[in-house]
Amino acid sequence: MSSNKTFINDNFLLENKYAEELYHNYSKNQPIIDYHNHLNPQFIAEDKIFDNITNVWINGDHYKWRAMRTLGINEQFVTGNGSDKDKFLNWAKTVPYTMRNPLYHWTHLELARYFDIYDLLNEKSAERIYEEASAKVNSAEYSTRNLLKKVNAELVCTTEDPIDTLEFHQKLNSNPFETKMSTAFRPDKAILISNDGYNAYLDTLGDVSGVAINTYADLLSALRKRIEFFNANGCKLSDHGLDQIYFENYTESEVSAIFKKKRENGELSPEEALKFQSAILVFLSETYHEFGWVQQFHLGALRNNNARMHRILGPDTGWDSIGDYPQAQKLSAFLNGLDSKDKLTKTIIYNLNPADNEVMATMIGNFNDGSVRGKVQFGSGWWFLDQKDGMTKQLNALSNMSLISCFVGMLTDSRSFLSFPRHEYFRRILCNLLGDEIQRGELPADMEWIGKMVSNISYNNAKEYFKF
Ligand SMILES: O=C(O)[C@@H](O)[C@H](O)[C@H](O)C(=O)CO
Repeated sequence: MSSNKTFINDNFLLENKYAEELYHNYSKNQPIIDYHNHLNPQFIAEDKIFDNITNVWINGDHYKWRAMRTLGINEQFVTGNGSDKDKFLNWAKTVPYTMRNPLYHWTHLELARYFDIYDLLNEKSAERIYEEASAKVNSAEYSTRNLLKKVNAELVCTTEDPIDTLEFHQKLNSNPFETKMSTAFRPDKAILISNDGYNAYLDTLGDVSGVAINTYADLLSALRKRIEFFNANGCKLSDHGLDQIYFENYTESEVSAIFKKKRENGELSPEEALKFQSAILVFLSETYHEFGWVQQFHLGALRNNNARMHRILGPDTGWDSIGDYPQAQKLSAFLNGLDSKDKLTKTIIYNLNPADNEVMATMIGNFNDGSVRGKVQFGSGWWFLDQKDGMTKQLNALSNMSLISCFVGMLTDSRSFLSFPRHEYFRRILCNLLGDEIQRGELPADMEWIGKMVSNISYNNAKEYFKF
């Protein structure tokens, strides 16, 4: 394939010599710590070799699916029974129409970095690129582990439910390779008591934990046992995807009665559910503190908006959007409650609504008490915000209202093993932001100091913060 680096070239997104120096000399070669993603640990443990480019690049990627649907591509060629090649050809047809969506940059960065393909992907180049990329993908050189080694991934942290057996994390630990794999404890299903299937989930949680879950105390005991199990398997992180933080007044007896009612298949009022969710969130956070874990909160998504498609395809298939929930007051009360008991562990808060950027950038300062450098973090642009504009706004809010120098940087949050150029994308945006201000005299041309800051945000801060 011709390597006409006209679009994705060495200085892509770098607009001046300072930006170029910061990226090439201080960021590019830093290893990747992808501390939050939804990668399949089985593929890593078993070093899966994918059949073709569609399997590894389109399947599971609801970012691509939304774009294809918007263009009018029939669901048959998105998640349906269309052939892998037809799905790819339809994705290739879509790509030119994704200009100014991050997919356009990511697509060409990924083709360049993994396959040395620098041609634009479109209907004309589709067939050729499908064949070339698929031939490479379906080879040992492109096995799952080699895909991670190719991008210098030092660690990937997947996301697992408390009932997960962690068999593949254990399997990998008995057969390790250059990239470490850890897990994040994601107890949303135990928190969201109003969700369909809650009691059935508790039955499974009880089976896995060996605790018959009849009372609220049983639930806490079961969750603690799973936290102990995850911790024993190297877990250092938890994660929560919530519309907002819950912090209602409650008593233990109220919560126990609410839980009993639910366990007896009673209908809970919204107020009862909120009391329960408030209580269990406090229990979980206090337990994370006891184990020295980092806790992450992904706040503000409005999920499963299309009921018809949710019934057909289930969650995380491209039918979510940004919510407009109030965040500041409950988040402040929640963090203050933990801090007041000296039980606030290292915390990363991600907002999905960019209107909350400054709320988060200032909130973290309320609880950065000097005990740990960057103890409470405002997380990188997430989901709909992990594009150039969203990342830049997050970096600006964090710079303007806190210390970008203490930021733990980017994560992919992805389900695809070809998404790691998102780290490069972030690093280029960061270096250009700083390089631009050096160029305009807003920052001194102290390349050693600013370069060190860039190296820290790209890698060192995460290395120190998570201690994987
Ligand atoms: O953690 C979440 O809930 C979201 O990141 C969710 O997994 C979403 O589907 C996603 O992958 C966004 O990048």
